[in-house]
Amino acid sequence: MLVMGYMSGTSLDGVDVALVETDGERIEAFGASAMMAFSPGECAAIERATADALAWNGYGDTPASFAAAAQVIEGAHIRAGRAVIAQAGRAPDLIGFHGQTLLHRPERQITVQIGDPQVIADALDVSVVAQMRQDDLMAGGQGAPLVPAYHAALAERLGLAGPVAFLNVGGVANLTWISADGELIAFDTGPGNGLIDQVVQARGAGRYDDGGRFAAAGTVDAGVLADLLSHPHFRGEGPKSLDRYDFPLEWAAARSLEDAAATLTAFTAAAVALTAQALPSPPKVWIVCGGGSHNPTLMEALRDLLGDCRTANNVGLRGDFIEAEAMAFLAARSLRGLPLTFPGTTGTPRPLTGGTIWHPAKIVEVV
Ligand SMILES: Nc1ncnc2c1ncn2[C@@H]1O[C@H](COP(=O)(O)OP(=O)(O)OP(=O)(O)O)[C@@H](O)[C@H]1O
Ligand SMILES: CC(=O)N[C@H]1[C@@H]2OC[C@@H](O2)[C@@H](O)[C@@H]1O[C@H](C)C(=O)O
Repeated sequence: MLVMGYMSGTSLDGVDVALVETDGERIEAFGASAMMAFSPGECAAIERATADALAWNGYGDTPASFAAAAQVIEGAHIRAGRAVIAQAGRAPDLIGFHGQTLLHRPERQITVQIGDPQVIADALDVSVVAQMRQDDLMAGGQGAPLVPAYHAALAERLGLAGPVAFLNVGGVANLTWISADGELIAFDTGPGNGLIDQVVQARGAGRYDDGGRFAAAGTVDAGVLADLLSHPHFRGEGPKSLDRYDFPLEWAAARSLEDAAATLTAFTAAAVALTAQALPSPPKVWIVCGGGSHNPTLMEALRDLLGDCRTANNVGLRGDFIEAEAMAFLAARSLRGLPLTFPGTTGTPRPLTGGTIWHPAKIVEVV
């Protein structure tokens, strides 16, 4: 069936939407895709809700700003969906909707994604599968990452012999390791672009380090890097899922933008290498996707530490749409009751299906 998947990530750049022809086990074909950027006003509404969510932290009444941000999210998704439906010339059979994460506190079984699936189902007249992290969280999993099941399907489609790793560098970075016989291990490695974006934005130097130019012109501060790598995330029982705000940035104020960007870029790569040591065997090849794959300085740092790293685009995938495609694939799996998460991916005690379905309201005409 034709499934439309949506993702709006932590970097708040906009909504990604992609069509996939899939039965939830195999990827039969890729369909149209689009990216709907948030306007500055929309972005500000989501940023306000994100800041309020951090202060709220899941205790007490939800902040008033959530409702306005949810409307922004719904509107942007509906616009993006209509654009792709127009491109494809037909509506999808199903939608997988992630929503905008405002807070993720798996240790307290709290994960908050805003955007009402019913509003999207009604506007596009298609059933929507959403809230795909909840069942995993309630069963004791981390509720993230969700994408590994899709990475495994991509590896199969590409005919890659394992072990192979997918590294998604979004706001946070997460990896999926796939063994030769299909075993899955996944975790958030540490920061992706989120910290770099924060520093660049704080200096009024744009939204991100375009082409990795600032980092390329800076010097890595080895002391700061060592401090960052001593964070509890890198110790103890192995990596967990992360929030982009989990690492300190106060030190950056006393550094040049270039040096701060160089240090944070090195941190992103070093965090991958460090956490990858916990894998049963090193991947033969790394497929790098997400916005970070457009940063050559980061790609070079990754190659230095990991070896064979290829961008998803270089192996014929749509690197910027993998998460959106994954939401489509997972929605199809949810519909069939197939597992979305596994002990090796989120720490759930057993393979677990998840997601809730919202059907479009039918308007009954009274004659
Ligand atoms: N040309 C580029 N040069 C450098 N960095 C880039 C470039 N294009 C995108 N990025 C980085 O990628 C980020 C967006 O990545 P992506 O869309 O994968 O994140 P996301 O999906 O919002 O995050 P997450 O996966 O954590 O939810 C930008 O904020 C920026 O840091
Ligand atoms: C709670 C949440 O929204 N987590 C995101 C975030 O962005 C990257 C990383 O942190 C990943 O764990 C996850 O998203 C992808 C889609 C996932 O669950 O696989």
